[in-house]
Amino acid sequence: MHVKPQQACVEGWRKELPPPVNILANQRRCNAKLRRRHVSTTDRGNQLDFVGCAVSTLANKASQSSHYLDTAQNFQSSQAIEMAPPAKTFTRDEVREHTTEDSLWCVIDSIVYDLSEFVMAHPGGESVLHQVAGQDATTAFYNLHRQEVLTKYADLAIGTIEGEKPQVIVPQPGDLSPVPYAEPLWLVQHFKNPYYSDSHRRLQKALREFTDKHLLPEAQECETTGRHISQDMIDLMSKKGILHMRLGPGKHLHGVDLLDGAVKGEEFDYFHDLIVAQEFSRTMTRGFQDGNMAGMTIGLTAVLNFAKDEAWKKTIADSVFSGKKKLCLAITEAFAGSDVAGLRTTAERTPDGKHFIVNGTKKWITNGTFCDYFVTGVRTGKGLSVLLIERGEGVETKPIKTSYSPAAGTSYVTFDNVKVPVENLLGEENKGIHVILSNFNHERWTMACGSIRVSRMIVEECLKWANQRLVFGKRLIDQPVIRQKLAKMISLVEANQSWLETVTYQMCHMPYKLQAQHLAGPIGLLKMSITRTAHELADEAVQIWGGRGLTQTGMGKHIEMFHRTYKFDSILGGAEEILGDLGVRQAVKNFPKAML
Ligand code: HEM
Repeated sequence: MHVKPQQACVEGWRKELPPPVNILANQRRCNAKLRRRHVSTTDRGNQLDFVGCAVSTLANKASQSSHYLDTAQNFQSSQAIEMAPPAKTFTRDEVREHTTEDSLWCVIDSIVYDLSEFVMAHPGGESVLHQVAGQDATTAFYNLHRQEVLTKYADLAIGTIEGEKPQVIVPQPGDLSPVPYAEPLWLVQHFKNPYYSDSHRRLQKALREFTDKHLLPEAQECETTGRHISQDMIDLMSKKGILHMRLGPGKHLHGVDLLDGAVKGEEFDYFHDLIVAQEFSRTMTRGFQDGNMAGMTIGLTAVLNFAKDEAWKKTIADSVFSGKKKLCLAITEAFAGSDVAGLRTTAERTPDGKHFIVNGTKKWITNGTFCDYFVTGVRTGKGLSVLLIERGEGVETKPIKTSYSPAAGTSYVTFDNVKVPVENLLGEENKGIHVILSNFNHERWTMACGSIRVSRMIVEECLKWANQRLVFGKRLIDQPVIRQKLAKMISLVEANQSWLETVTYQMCHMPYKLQAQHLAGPIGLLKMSITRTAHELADEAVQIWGGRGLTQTGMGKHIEMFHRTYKFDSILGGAEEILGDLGVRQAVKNFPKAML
């Protein structure tokens, strides 16, 4: 039977790809021999690791891909290796002749694969491949693998079936997904939307391309290995104005070249900001996502808005926007999380009044392990203050192991008699709570943008899987119980995106002072609603995917990642309960005095 695989989509693939690279095929043969020898002396678990590394190594040798493909067993990027269309053609009768151990072929989506040398290294075992020898294995393949497996093992393809055209396309960088509900409605053909202009659409397109081409391969590799984001990537984002954009609208964007002119800094508003947050979340790498300058996003605004000396402010901002220095926000402590007022880190003035001496600890500081500057909440004489502390004598950071990737750089920070110039005070002494609170709305709103986009990716994954997975003789989606789950998931995501856009529209049009008064509550409730949605989705998605939803490699890897990490957003930036309470308390504040 010939099916249209759903993990990949639509038509017309592989048009602009380079010719086959012979060196790759030769390397494959050598490595396959090596693999045979190795595999026979190892257990299945080691074999899985070995296969990934061997293929990665030969991919590197053939210069098909960069350093992105080095160690990760299951790291695959549909953009990392481009495939060449096999030029040779075969008849199905010819394929049927290759059913022996020495010559084992099969057909997947009209492409002929020679699996003779791969069979012993196949992570799913040898016997399953012998069962499909000489046959069309399209249905069997897509029942068990992601499309990107074929991209990774493209060198096994030796030709196509005469007179047939592959149905599957590998999504190209920048493509919108054709899967229903996989994109927010404003990006779906025939749907109108009042909020987005041409400038938003230009930004979305440019960012999608940037993310797919540049960010995704690095994100996937870092997420798996725990490596921090590379300086090359930071430099590239700086050059493209992406670091500037991460802070949201403002003067810091004026005159900056944003993604080669896709949008003018002066016209950048909160819908542009929403697009940046949502497009970046599509890498489905929760730890890396935070490791990608999240500390700067939530911390640098305090410098821009509260530094007193313009020249000093410019020096700090320039060094961070250029990617030369990394900055993070250091507020939470073992003693105080959402309860900011409970901070215990102290800053005491020296007798000459020129410095503060800082002592204390900070916990869960995102990006802290690799940061140069710490925007730090401290206790001063009569209240809280905020200081920019530079890494130096007395400052130490230790990584904290969390349930997401060490790529986030989550750290425990100790300040031991650290001498900080008084010029590094941000805002007024003892009135630091205003500095800390000033960015909370934006921080929470950004998290809401990202979290809802990741939830949408989960809806897409579940729809595709339910459509292609065959159990009990039919597709999963043919089971009413699965359709009920999908209905709930889609509704929750769409409702939250609509609410997000309504709030974003207010942010674009409401003066900042009024925002503090009228939007803190709704943003708190919105974030709570979105993280509750993530909770429902994680639960339902694992039920739909079964064991694969709990497996870090293979088909269900995104579901597993989501289920393991969705809780971060319900804690960071204010716990769900605190934010819900804030929303209701703000409503009570605005309640009419007269009883109704
Ligand atoms: C070009 C052909 C094939 C390649 C390159 C290939 C590659 C892989 C890889 C890399 C995995 C590890 C899991 C993942 O990353 O998804 C895997 C697993 C597996 N493969 Fe294949 N495979 C091929 C064809 C087939 C066919 C035709 C069948 C079945 C008839 C099959 C059955 C399996 C099974 C049962 C697993 C284990 C799946 C699981 O643990 O959920 N494979 N294969």
